[in-house]
Order: sequence, then C-alpha cells, then structure tokens
Amino acid sequence: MVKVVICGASGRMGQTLGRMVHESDDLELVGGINLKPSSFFGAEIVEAKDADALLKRTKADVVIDFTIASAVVGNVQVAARNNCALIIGTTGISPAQRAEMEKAILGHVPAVITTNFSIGVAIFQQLVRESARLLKDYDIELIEAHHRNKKDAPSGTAKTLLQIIEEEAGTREKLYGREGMTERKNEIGVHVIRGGDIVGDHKVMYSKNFETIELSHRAYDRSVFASGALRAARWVVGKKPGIYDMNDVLGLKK
Ligand SMILES: NC(=O)C1=CN([C@@H]2O[C@H](COP(=O)(O)OP(=O)(O)OC[C@H]3O[C@@H](n4cnc5c(N)ncnc54)[C@H](OP(=O)(O)O)[C@@H]3O)[C@@H](O)[C@H]2O)C=CC1
Ligand SMILES: O=C(O)C1=N[C@H](C(=O)O)C[C@H](O)C1
Repeated sequence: MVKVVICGASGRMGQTLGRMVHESDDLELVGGINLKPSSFFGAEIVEAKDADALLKRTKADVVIDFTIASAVVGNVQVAARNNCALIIGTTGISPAQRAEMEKAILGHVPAVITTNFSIGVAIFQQLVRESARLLKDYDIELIEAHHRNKKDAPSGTAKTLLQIIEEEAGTREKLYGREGMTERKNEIGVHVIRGGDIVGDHKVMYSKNFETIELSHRAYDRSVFASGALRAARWVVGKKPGIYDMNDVLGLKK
C-alpha cells in the first residue's frame, strides 16, 4: 500500500482526492494537512505546524499538495525533509517560490509538478503544441473559464499553454483582455472568465483569412484532476530524485 498525505485536505481538490484514496485498493489515506485540524474519510487532518510530526508518525510515502502558492514552499520543504515523494498541483506559484521548491526537491526526492493533472489535458497540450507549430502566422487567442472561487488568474493551465504556444510559434506580447479602441497586432489575447461552479475550460483559437481553428478542453468534474494526480502518485514512489511532469508519468513524448 502507498501511504498518502494530502495538503489542502479540506479544500475542493483535497476532499475529492481524500475520497478517491479512501476508495482505492492500493493507496492508504494516512492523513491530511490544512489550516485547521479536522478529519476526512477516517484520517486525521492536522495544522501545518504539526505536519512534520504527522509525516514521521505515519511514515507517508507521498505528499499531495493542492493548496495555495503561499503555502506550497513550506509543505514541500517538510515533505522533502521526511523523504516523501511529492505530487504538486497548486498553481499561481511565483518564480521565487518555484526556485525555493526546486531547492528542496532536487537531489532529495522525486516530484511530479504540473498545472493540470487531467490526462485529457496532457493530450490537449500536445495538440496545442502541434497546432502552434503549424499555425505560427495565425492570430492566436486563449480563453479560460473557472468557478467563482478560483484565486489565481490566468489559470496555471493557461500559463502552461502560453508557454507551449510560444515555444512553437515564437514569443509574443500577451494582451489580457481588450477595451476601447484597439488595433490587433501580433499579440496573444488572453481572456479569463470566472463564474458559478465551472470546473475548468481552456480554449485556443487560431484565426486567419475567413477561417478559425479551435482546440478546447472542458473538465466536467474534479475527479479528472484527482485521478491523474493519483496515477502520478503511484508512479512517482521509488523514482530517482528530480522533477517530473505528466508526460513522464504517461510516457508521452515531450
Ligand atoms: N494541477 C491541477 O490539476 C489542479 C490544480 N488546482 C489548483 O490546486 C489549488 C487548490 O485548489 P482548490 O482545491 O480548488 O482550492 P481550495 O481553496 O478549495 O483548497 C485549498 C485548501 O488549502 C488550504 N490551505 C491554505 N493554506 C494552507 C496551508 N498553509 N497548509 C495546508 N493547507 C492550506 C485551504 O484552507 P482554507 O480553506 O481554510 O483557506 C483550503 O482548504 C489551486 O492552486 C488550484 O489552482 C486545482 C485543480 C486541479
Ligand atoms: O483552480 C482550479 O479549479 C483549477 N486549477 C488549475 C489551473 O489553474 O489551471 C487546473 C484546473 O483548470 C482547475
């Protein structure tokens, strides 16, 4: 059995993951970490200050983090100190926070980090890479939509898609929404929608000469992210220290 601790245990993703680990035959939910102590699916949730003791007591194999950017560095440091493999889904991480995370991980523990654990999104990103390579001279727009409680914008997935597009089609100015008299140049327009309980939509549009090509992905339920994260958790335990992504987990070419 792979012993799992979930950071952000009381959150939307934490609850979905907790339920799925609890229902699985090969994963054991040994605890959670959140701002306030509580419990979920028969396991204890402790405050962040008690995380070290929890990881020692439970001998956790893997720590899964779906929290908030300001919390993730501390969670990664305590997990790495306890030799736990890591699954990191938290988005909105700054370059400085990313550097701190890398310092804690590299040479110490294996970690899978990705802005979107959906297997469909891993395939979608490959399609976006191919289309951006083929459609370099088209106007490119990116649209994402999420629930009203999402804190970071644009989404982590949207930022990853921008990076993929620019790797293939060249660096461009990014224009976040438009208002007033605007003249389209060679920018990538980025548009963020927040409302209701939208789970997570991403669309890339390429337009030129009386035609538009659209590629889109829509998640209908958080279980798509959770099942990808748990697939990564099963895969990462026992790997060499380093940072991996879903292409590594799924054996897809980069
Ligand atoms: N990579 C992927 O596939 C996906 C990534 N995400 C990302 O995961 C993150 C979480 O999303 P979601 O579950 O919707 O958010 P929620 O706000 O529902 O959950 C986050 C949880 O983390 C808790 N938390 C805050 N600070 C700490 C801390 N220091 N230690 C432990 N727990 C803490 C929060 O507590 P409290 O509520 O008390 O503040 C909350 O319960 C976001 O960054 C989101 O973008 C989401 C879905 C998929
Ligand atoms: O906060 C969310 O909900 C999601 N966050 C991730 C992101 O920022 O890309 C992944 C998914 O779209 C859901």
